[in-house]
Amino acid sequence: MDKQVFLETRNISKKFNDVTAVNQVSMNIRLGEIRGLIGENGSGKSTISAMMSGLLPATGGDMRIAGALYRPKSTLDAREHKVSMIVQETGTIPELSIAENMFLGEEKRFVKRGFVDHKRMNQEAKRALELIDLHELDVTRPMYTLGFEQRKLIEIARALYYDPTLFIVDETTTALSHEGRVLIHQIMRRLRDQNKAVLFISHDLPELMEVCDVLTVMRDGNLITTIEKQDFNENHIKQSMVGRVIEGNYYRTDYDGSYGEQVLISVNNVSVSVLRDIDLELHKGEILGIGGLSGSGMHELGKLMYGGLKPVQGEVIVYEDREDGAPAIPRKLNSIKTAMASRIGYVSKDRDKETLIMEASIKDNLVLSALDQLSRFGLILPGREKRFAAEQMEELQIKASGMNQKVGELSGGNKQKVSFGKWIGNHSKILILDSPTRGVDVGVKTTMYQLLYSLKQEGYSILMISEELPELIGMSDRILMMKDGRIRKEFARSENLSEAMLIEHMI
Ligand SMILES: Nc1ncnc2c1ncn2[C@@H]1O[C@H](COP(=O)(O)OP(=O)(O)OP(=O)(O)O)[C@@H](O)[C@H]1O
Repeated sequence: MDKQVFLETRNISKKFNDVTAVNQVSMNIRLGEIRGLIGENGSGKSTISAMMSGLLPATGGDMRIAGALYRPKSTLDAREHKVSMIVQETGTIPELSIAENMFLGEEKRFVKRGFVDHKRMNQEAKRALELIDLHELDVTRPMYTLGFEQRKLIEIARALYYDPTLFIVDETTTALSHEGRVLIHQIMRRLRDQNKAVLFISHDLPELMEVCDVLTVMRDGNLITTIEKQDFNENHIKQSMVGRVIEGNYYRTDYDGSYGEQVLISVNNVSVSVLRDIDLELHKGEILGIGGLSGSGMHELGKLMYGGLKPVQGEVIVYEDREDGAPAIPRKLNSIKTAMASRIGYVSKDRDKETLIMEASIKDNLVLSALDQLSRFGLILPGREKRFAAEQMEELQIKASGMNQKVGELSGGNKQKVSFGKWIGNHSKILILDSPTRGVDVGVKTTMYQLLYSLKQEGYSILMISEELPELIGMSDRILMMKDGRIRKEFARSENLSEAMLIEHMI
């Protein structure tokens, strides 16, 4: 039996000045179906879902729900038409409580004699969280006290609370840990089984192929093809995405796993936040992979090694590598200032809040960490600045209207490239990279991996924190698996290393 169409787009388009982000796309989103949307960074996936969910108005074409014209003026309006979306990065206000965030713009539902009835609001928020099995969380806690993953879960609960008929998930799973992903897959399947519709945007092709019933591929704002589950074929889908044949393996191919003897950072018996008795050494020319579940302390370890957490017990020492061969100078690493002075670069998992300045241009974001290289006697040389930004944009294939475009206007994957390029280009000798390839499409991932490998060969030291086990296995000289704030197991680079072997020490 043919499935019923819920939302239909007819030649829908979106232009931002001269950029056509979405070009005359017609698609039917059907009930009882999980629809996947895939395409390279900047291909228009977020823009089309933003039009469906009332975040952006279309500049051409139209949309219909159950046959009637649908032109949502806001996300609230979309919600009233039973369309809800979870966006790539968290859209919450840090100072407000969980409950207040959950009902932002909807406070009138709780007004009693002219005042917001917070007690009732809190009860409803609690009920919403219980829908996704979050029973323990205190809904009066301010949002800033929550970690990235928890904030994401709150958004999921908020979207589901309104009982959407179309639930749109934009690149959320890359922000989630393994458990978070399992949870959201369950939610999507449950909705499909209740004859609702799901639109799922992701760069993880195996994940899309597993979860979705049908997959639509976009390229440069155009709809290229729509494929039903029985016809899924990984190579064919990749080719439709990029418009050319792409090679399978993008990790390094050697199993050497050797690195320099010189230690550049030494973490000695450190406890702080969730971290317990951490001992590790990062060597010159080493890619050290860190794996675990999101609550394992892996992200805190990244912060610690960038001076963002002050040890309560133990110490972190950074050894300044001297080009002239003289003995390295040890320094206690207990502030971001020391980290920067010691030429340590850090890509945070929380890119939009901790790494980038949304209102500033691509150029300014890229050059920020490289200012001393680009200046002379304290003066910034504009020519050098431009050349530097242009080089970074080309190397990482940053898709934008130019280097003066605001970072806030870029697609998610292109933002990630800027946050990566910012440190890679400034010759930081030590790179602390937390989930560096998050939300980046296959083509650019290959470039990033090649870049990391050549940096290693040039003697750079890289700490790569990742929730993607194939990436850890594919790129690291050594892997440390973390669980409950402690390092549980060390693996050397080997051809025989499997995901199952790592998982055993993370769960
Ligand atoms: N507010 C804006 N102003 C100008 N250009 C924009 C704006 N928002 C998006 N764009 C441009 O529209 C194009 C499509 O972006 P979109 O975010 O839809 O891509 P995407 O497929 O979701 O990419 P990603 O996989 O990186 O998330 C990009 O070239 C982007 O730079």
